[in-house]
Amino acid sequence: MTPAARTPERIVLIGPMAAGKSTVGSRLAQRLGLEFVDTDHEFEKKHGPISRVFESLGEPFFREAEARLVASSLARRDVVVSLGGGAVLDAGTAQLLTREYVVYLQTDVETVRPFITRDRRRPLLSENPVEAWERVYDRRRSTYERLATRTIDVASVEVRRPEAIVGLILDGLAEPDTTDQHESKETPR
Ligand SMILES: Nc1ncnc2c1ncn2[C@@H]1O[C@H](COP(=O)(O)OP(=O)(O)O)[C@@H](O)[C@H]1O
Ligand SMILES: O=C(O)C1=C[C@@H](OP(=O)(O)O)[C@@H](O)[C@H](O)C1
Ligand SMILES: [Mg+2]
Repeated sequence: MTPAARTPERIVLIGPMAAGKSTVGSRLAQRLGLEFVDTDHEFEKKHGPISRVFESLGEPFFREAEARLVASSLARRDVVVSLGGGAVLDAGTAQLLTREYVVYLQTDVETVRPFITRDRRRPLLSENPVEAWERVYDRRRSTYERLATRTIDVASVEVRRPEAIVGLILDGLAEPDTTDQHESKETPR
């Protein structure tokens, strides 16, 4: 399938841990016939499991590599890019995202609870995962809101299935950009 007429060059998914960025991004790319890049997967291909790298080299190493992977992903075209939840904290990444079509998957703790308890893959949730998730999300929420072109409430019962979320993203692409918070952003071609 060729990309839809109104598909932006890139669609970038942001949001807190376990919101569904990787799952939804992959399916969205399939539906649109675009490539899919998940910056965490790219990191793990090069460096191994994120949790192990946090232990051995520390979070700063991960963040620097992550920022470089985001920049190289955003240099590509016809791609859906799912970021890790903390990628938006990097100033350079945030700056790059002001020019992108950014979909924020907004959620709440009850929706993600089943996916974050006993989570061995996310080092920031290794202790008291539910409290840690809430604390981290509280700190980042305003950044997600500021960078979002579109916001999708994935906690709403009507849209919990990944396919339904993909459908809402596709609906958003078809709509005029009157709800955009960033007039300077690229409009879908
Ligand atoms: N809409 C959804 N409905 C059901 N399960 C979901 C949904 N979105 C994500 N999941 C599940 O939640 C977990 C985290 O999803 P993931 O895509 O890795 O989130 P993120 O990339 O935002 O951290 C996975 O086990 C995934 O299968
Ligand atoms: O929010 C964060 O700081 C992180 C989120 C993770 O990605 P997901 O949001 O895909 O879980 C991963 O990048 C790493 O564990 C750190
Ligand atoms: Mg992910």
